Amino acid sequence: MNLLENISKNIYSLDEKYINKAKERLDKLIKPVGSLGKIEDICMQLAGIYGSEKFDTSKKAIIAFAGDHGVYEEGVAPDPQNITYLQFPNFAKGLCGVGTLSKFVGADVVAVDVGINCDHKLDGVLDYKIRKGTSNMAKGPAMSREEAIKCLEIGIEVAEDCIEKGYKVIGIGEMGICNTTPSSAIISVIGDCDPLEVTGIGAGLKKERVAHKASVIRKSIELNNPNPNDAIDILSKVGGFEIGAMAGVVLGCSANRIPVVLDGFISYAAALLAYKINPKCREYMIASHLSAEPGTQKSLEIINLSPVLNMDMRLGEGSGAALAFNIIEASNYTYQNMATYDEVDLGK
Ligand SMILES: Cc1cc2ncn([C@H]3O[C@H](COP(=O)(O)O)[C@@H](O)[C@H]3O)c2cc1C
Ligand SMILES: O=C(O)c1cccnc1
Repeated sequence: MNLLENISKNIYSLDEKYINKAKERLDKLIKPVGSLGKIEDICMQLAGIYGSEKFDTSKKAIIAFAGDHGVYEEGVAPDPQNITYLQFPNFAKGLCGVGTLSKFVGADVVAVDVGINCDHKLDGVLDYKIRKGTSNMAKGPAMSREEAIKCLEIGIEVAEDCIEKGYKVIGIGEMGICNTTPSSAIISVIGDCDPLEVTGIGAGLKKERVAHKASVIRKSIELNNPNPNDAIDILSKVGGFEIGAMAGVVLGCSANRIPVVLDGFISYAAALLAYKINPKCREYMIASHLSAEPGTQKSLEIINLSPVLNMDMRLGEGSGAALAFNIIEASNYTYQNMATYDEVDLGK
């Protein structure tokens, strides 16, 4: 059995006993029952994930993957492809969106190259390069089935390395010029809808080019005919290396009972792939924010997730996940430190 099969068959439901214990404590805190809303949901979820009444959420990391995309040559992205390799070193240096937000919330950024189109080693970036970008999915499969399994397994491996180092909360992020195109393709296949419904401007494509982007996705799906019930087939035909690796992190965290914080649109595509491989991994997911990209609602509805924040963000990188780390820690702190009715006299 390979690593992927082994991990995916070792994902179990959350511990009901500790979910109930957390609910009991939350209901005893000096507030109307349920009035802390999603703070309460997060605490119950964490209790069920860790199988414990007390947990430490202070050691956290964003694992971000970068890769390039052959479909870039179809004119579906507004920026030069070399921004992928120029920007990625800024992740760990704390200079870009996810870098600064992670610094601010006290999270580490683990930056991993799974397929950037460059020959040189990037500063502060782990080298797991599969190859220098996927093939153009508008002309054939983006990658082989073996490569799809490989990027999922890289995600699992990096997640398990982080978990071994003591990280208790992990978020996923990415960099890859043009990667909203394969993301929309994955969402369109799994959501069984026309690409136009789930295709947007990405990093700032001119509105009048969105129909062209959707038509490239439609053509790629028709040509490659991915099996909507086989996540590895979808990933190999219309996916991307960084998207597969992010899905691997979702599976790796779930099998190791660690919460995994989704970021924006590209992370939804990764989460959908992981969900297709084993639907139980949804119980380990926390959706950080509602991306402004169309296709967001559709993706989150399929997995049945309700995001913590709505900030009109559409950056990616892991920026929204980093921001939500603060909410997760605030939830845990409140749950552990708020007084109960037994401790404070409210005349009740
Ligand atoms: C400077 C810059 C920094 C970014 N950081 C994240 N993205 C985001 O935009 C890209 C996806 O959008 P599209 O599919 O339209 O290319 C990804 O790299 C994503 O992480 C960026 C994009 C740019 C230009
Ligand atoms: O929602 C996102 O994460 C996103 C949207 C557009 C481009 N890059 C990322």
